[in-house]
Amino acid sequence: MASGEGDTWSEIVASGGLRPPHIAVVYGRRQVEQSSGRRNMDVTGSFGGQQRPSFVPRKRTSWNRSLSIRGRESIFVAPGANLQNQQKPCRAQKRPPKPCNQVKKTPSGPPDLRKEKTYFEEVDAFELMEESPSPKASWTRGMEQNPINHDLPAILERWKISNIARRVLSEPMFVTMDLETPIIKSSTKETNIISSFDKLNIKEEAVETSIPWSGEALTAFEQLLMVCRQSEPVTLAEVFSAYCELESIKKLGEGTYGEAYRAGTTVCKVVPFDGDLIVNGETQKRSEEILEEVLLSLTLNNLRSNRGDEKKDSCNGFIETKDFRVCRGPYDPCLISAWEDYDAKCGSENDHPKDFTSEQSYIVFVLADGGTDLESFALVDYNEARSLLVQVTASLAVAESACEFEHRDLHWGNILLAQDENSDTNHTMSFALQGKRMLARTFGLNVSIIDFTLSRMNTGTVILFLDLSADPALFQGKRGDKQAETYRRMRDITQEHWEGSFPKTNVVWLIYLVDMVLHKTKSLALGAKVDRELRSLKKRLASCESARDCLADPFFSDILLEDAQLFPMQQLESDL
Ligand SMILES: Nc1ncnc2c1ncn2[C@@H]1O[C@H](COP(=O)(O)OP(=O)(O)OP(=O)(O)O)[C@@H](O)[C@H]1O
Repeated sequence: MASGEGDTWSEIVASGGLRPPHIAVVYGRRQVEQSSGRRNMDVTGSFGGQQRPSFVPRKRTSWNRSLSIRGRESIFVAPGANLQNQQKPCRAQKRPPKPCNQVKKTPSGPPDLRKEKTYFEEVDAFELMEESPSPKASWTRGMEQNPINHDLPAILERWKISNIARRVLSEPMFVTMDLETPIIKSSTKETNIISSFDKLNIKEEAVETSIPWSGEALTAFEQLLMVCRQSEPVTLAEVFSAYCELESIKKLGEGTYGEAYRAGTTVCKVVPFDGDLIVNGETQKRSEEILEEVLLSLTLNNLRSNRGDEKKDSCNGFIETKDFRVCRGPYDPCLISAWEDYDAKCGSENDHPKDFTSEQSYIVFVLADGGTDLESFALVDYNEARSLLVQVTASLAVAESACEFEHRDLHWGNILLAQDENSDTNHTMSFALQGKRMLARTFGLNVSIIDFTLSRMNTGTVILFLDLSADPALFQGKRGDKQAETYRRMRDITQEHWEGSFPKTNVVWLIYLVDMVLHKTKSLALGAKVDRELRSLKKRLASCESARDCLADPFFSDILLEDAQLFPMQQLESDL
């Protein structure tokens, strides 16, 4: 740990980062699957010449490959709950009273059935699609030019209805439906589910009849197909051939779960799921987990905007997910060849993909190409360092404001950088924060945040989060290691109530990022003044409560401008 860092942390604690537990929403906790036990923790990796821990499976040495926590959780959001200030449910909370098996009508008249209607229409449409699947030939090259518009509210509603229906169906004896009060599902297990029901707008008939209603609980796999507008899985070759000649595919990088390939101008991340084969020392993700990652990506996609958009909160700092496809079959020979080329050049830490059978399912995330990760990227001057810091801070601030987003794993492998090739542009990043349009100077550097595996967000319908306490090794990294210390700081801030909203977790990753910038610019010999500026920024950030607070720091004042100040853009160009 750098000298003075302990003091900084004391300041964070003193500034109120540690908040007492308190109940704000009703919630459902799903029991987290215990770690498979297959992971053999190696705590002897090295970092910047120092020893640093790694919590990754046996053969892993990179922090980029860190986590294998299983069992993403979710909380259904109660209508009217104030989630902005939501904190922790009290663990010692008493189990709710046993519900009576009755359904009441709301006194305020019949429920609004519009969402329900949309839901059933979509299911009908899906069934129709199954009966007459679209011809495969209709899916052709050129997809990259036309990112798909997904109907996020409908997808979330469908997911919520199916999820609740599945839970209800699994233990119907313990369920009460009451349109005035939350559904209370109580069982002898620790998986008490308490969810609000009035947002579901159950059909009038259902109000009068007893539950469970049957047949409407779509599986996560079926929902994935629906999100992808597919009636059945396709082959990997069919997906890739929409973006490039198969022979031109190049592998770009790898994670514990995914292999990233360049396909034309896009990056396709292939993640096997639902299979029994152990991959890279891990059990494969289940379709439920994949679906929730898809929901996270879509919610962040929704923040994207073009100039002229009227969104209250918008930014383009999170990697764009252009599409998702569900695939099935053995790994394609062209992908195997790209995988082997990468292995020969870079040495893969992953298992050779030859063992996947014809029954193996995959999800392909079709992503924009974000460039090179910060770990491997050489910052050339102080302006690039400032550009990196302002873009990450602004993106986190916007997502915090829009959906209580916390990244929770923003190490330097999860920040991608690309040089803006277009010399005609103004080299600015436009964003809107709580209705205020702003521009940040980028100095030609485009930053994209990736990997939302550990992220927490409130979509308005559901809170998505991972219970990081399920992986104690995450917090057992070497003392003084910046990344390991940051996980522990998050644990102190959240007091292990990972479902709660703690925007301060974004602050500690920003402090980590300043440390990384200090580390990376050391060799540039930028001078004592720059070093002092960065160190005092770090100190000031310690007293911030959110990324939004951080963005108000004077460090950013001369690279941040209110949009109105800058029009016409020619003015900005002359300033630059
Ligand atoms: N959009 C992208 N543009 C460029 N490179 C990318 C992109 N997405 C992923 N990569 C590359 O692929 C690697 C693996 O991606 P990612 O970290 O998302 O995989 P993962 O399996 O989810 O990782 P983890 O092991 O952290 O779970 C990244 O480190 C990066 O090098």
